Amino acid sequence: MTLLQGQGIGVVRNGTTILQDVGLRIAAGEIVTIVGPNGSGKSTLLRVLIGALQPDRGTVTRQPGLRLGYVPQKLSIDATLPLTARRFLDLPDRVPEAAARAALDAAGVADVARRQMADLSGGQFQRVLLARAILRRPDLLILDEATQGLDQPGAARFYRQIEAVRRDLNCAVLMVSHELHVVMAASDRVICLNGHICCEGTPEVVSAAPAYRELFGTGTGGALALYRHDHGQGHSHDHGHDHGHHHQHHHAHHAKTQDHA
Ligand SMILES: Nc1ncnc2c1ncn2[C@@H]1O[C@H](COP(=O)(O)OP(=O)(O)OP(=O)(O)O)[C@@H](O)[C@H]1O
Repeated sequence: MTLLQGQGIGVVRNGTTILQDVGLRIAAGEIVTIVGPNGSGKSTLLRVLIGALQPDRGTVTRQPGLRLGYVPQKLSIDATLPLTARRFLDLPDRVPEAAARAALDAAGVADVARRQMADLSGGQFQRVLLARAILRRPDLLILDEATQGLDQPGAARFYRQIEAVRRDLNCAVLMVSHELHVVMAASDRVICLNGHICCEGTPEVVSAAPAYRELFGTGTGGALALYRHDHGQGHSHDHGHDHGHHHQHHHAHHAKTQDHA
């Protein structure tokens, strides 16, 4: 089932082409990551997909009634403003206590409800933003560089939380990142963007693709393997293909895991 589809998306600003003929489809339950160098149009594409920006060309189709949850890149809150994490969840609309507690719990920050937003660590803060997105019970959770400012282990933990949220809510996830090695391993499918789509597929396929290597070099392969190793501990499978959906991009990955089995 397709939740969201973009076709032939083009964006031009001040005579410069920012996005050209970008097409993508997000199916229910999958985790898709958009990677690309700085200025490659990742944020612009997300803004087009959530409907915040009208593209110059192309169309975006959302499933009727689709619920979107959005976690921004960052959000600044005045350090002098007294605002607890719990009260932050009440913005803009008050939410029932049980729902707030469940959302904080699902985001992995059950213990910060009474803490001031300004005092939270970067990782805790992003998880509160995640809790706020979860409150809407999204079909599709969209994250724009949500781990900016976190160190690599912090980012890896955050992405694992995202995988847990995906399992809990049974939602699809679309995220943007340039932390390739960390995020790619958590994804079912990776789209490599540089104004246009350079390549796409499973993390293994993309990290081996010449277009990807040209953009990012070959150094990330080892880090991907490292993360996978670490990530696999305590799990009997790689990264949760247990949500019962399959599509063509999975073939290469399945072939690979079967080789190991
Ligand atoms: N409103 C605008 N007017 C002119 N140029 C713009 C506008 N919005 C974005 N751009 C340019 O478009 C390009 C893509 O920007 P975008 O923020 O989408 O990239 P990104 O891949 O998200 O980058 P980063 O990884 O640095 O966040 C950049 O060169 C940016 O300067």
